[in-house]
Amino acid sequence: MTSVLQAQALGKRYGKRWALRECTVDIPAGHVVGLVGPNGAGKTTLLKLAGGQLEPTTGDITVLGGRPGSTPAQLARVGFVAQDTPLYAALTVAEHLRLGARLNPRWDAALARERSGQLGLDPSHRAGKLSGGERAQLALTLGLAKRPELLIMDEPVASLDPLARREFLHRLTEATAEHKLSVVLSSHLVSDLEKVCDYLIVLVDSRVRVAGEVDRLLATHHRLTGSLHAFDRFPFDQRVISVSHTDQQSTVVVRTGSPIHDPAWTVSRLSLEDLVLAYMDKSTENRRAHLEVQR
Ligand SMILES: Nc1ncnc2c1ncn2[C@@H]1O[C@H](COP(=O)(O)OP(=O)(O)OP(=O)(O)O)[C@@H](O)[C@H]1O
Repeated sequence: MTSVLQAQALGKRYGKRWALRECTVDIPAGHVVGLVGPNGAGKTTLLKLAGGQLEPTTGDITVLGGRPGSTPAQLARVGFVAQDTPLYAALTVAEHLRLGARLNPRWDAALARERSGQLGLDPSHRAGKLSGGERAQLALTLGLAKRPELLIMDEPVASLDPLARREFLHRLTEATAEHKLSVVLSSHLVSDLEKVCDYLIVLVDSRVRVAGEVDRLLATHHRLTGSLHAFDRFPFDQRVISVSHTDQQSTVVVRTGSPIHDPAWTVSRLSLEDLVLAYMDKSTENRRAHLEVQR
């Protein structure tokens, strides 16, 4: 299976502070990848390293088998839609499409015209006068018409209302199926990612906490609910991701490939949002350590 993005012990440091650390991932081609994590986790840094806008401090990264941004041919294979959909406010929709055609050797003018027509974007409208949703759609159109093999988008739906988000994600799903391209997009809106992504990367504190196909991740993570008493006899062979307690009961999220048959615990499935939150829950670190000590 070919990889769209391979990182090996990848790191980026600004002064003394690591924005991304020891990042090792291997993303197979043909996926829509959701990159999630709290503010400042390193998502934009990873995407910029993949887009060739940043150089790594440590480690290696290859995108579609080449060094990001190293040659014009490599640049042409990767589309990058940066945060806040940067467009030229003074340029019209038509001028953006003409600029795209001039800058991109694989430019698909028919696709650009057709998509902007379907979206009802007036060619004479200046980008600065478009709504947030229209700007995001224009940026997506420019990204798709470049005909990349990989499209990278940094929080493309952040400024959109729920309806515009749904429309944007719908169009993105259509386009990825039609053009068979791989996509990596970051977002804080996990419920949105759940609709379009089939691969997930969770970054926390500049490190990858988990990465993999969504179906597989959901099949191997479980929520166990039991009494506080049951928690004292927790099955220690489980890989614990998060722990929380109320006065009455304990809830533990575990990762395991084996079935759990312990009458002391009720086992339930997780949503993608539950899974992401379990990995982001820093308060669990101490409790996990507590379990390790008891082991
Ligand atoms: N140019 C820079 N100079 C110094 N520090 C930086 C720079 N860019 C990013 N950082 C720091 O690196 C860390 C990771 O930033 P990054 O923008 O990658 O996070 P993020 O996960 O995309 O955050 P958000 O969800 O808020 O957009 C943060 O602590 C940030 O302050």
